[in-house]
Amino acid sequence: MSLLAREISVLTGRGTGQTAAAPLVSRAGYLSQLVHEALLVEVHLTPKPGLVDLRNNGAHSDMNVATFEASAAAIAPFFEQFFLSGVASADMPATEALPELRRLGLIAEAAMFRATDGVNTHKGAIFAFGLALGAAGRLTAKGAALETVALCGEVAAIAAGIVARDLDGANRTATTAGEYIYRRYGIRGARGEAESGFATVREIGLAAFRAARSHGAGEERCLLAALAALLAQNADTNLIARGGPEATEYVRREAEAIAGLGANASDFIARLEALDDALIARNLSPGGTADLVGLTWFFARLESSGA
Ligand SMILES: CC(C)(COP(=O)(O)OP(=O)(O)OC[C@H]1O[C@@H](n2cnc3c(N)ncnc32)[C@H](O[C@H]2O[C@H](COP(=O)(O)OP(=O)(O)OP(=O)(O)O)[C@@H](O)[C@H]2O)[C@@H]1O)[C@@H](O)C(=O)NCCC(=O)NCCS
Ligand SMILES: Nc1ncnc2[nH]cnc12
Repeated sequence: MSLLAREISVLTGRGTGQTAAAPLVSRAGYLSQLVHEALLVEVHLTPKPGLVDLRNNGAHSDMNVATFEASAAAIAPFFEQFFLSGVASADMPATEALPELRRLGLIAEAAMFRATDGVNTHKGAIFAFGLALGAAGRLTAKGAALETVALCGEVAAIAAGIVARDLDGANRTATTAGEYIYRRYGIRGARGEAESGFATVREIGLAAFRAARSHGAGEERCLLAALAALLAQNADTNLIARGGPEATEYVRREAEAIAGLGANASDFIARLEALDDALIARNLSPGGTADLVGLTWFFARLESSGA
């Protein structure tokens, strides 16, 4: 029996035979590979306005595609641990699963920073996908299928109250961009997205992806359609940290027009490239929205796999 299988059967107390743990082990491996692939699909998607891709490094002087590939490889092993932690927490109330996920998340962040020489490539992605895999572990242990609505509902249950707990302490000084932006503008960022059960991913990203697919677009165009729709709607704290709320308004206006063209439009790519050049000139980068594109791809692929 593999180490992971043994760990799962010990943690869950479910049978010791390979057959008892095998489904958990295979699902843990499948999902962690899917997250790794989602991180690579996202960074390779091109053109992404202001972001690192195969066209340029966006509004970043400290990272490129190779930085993201090294970061993804460094954090990929943690996603099995997030899943396993969810399995082990299946009999606890959902919010009690968060502390162990956060402990693993901080170790994964340290691995990311070691792999990138201190550059923040995937902090938000570790948080989002860590919650998603923890939720998947909990559902799997309960024998539930990993349907998008159920999985996002479990994420919302784990993250319930996180914004108030993390950000509402009036006397605390803000130590991160997200905390400062919440205090200043009430924008909830990655925490709010998680607490909503990835509502922006489901209602904007996946909706645009499926609409483009129904019009015959290939996967890359579907993802770019999702990107345009997300840029038009997402309250991205990276954008706000660099350019204030007016930066978000500018990006939303431009992205709305591009999304309205439709992914098969002859000038769709050219308009995204023009917005890329404009955001680079303004030193604006919607890093949070990039994570939501990765999550969109992850859920779309999971739906098609029938896991
Ligand atoms: C809850 C945490 C995310 C804490 O982070 P923070 O307090 O900073 O909160 P936010 O700023 O709200 O979010 C941080 C990152 O989350 C992404 N993000 C931003 N807005 C959204 C949104 N609306 N929806 C979803 N996700 C969002 C974003 O991450 C991505 O961008 C980063 C790379 O871009 P870049 O511009 O380079 O970012 P910086 O280097 O910071 O800026 P510059 O200096 O270059 O200008 C990268 O992180 C992407 O992933 C935000 O950056 C969570 O991290 C946390 O609590 N961590 C502790 C451990 C833990 O809980 N881990 C896992 C638990 S399962
Ligand atoms: N491709 C990308 N470029 C810049 N920031 C990001 N954060 C996540 N993905 C990113």
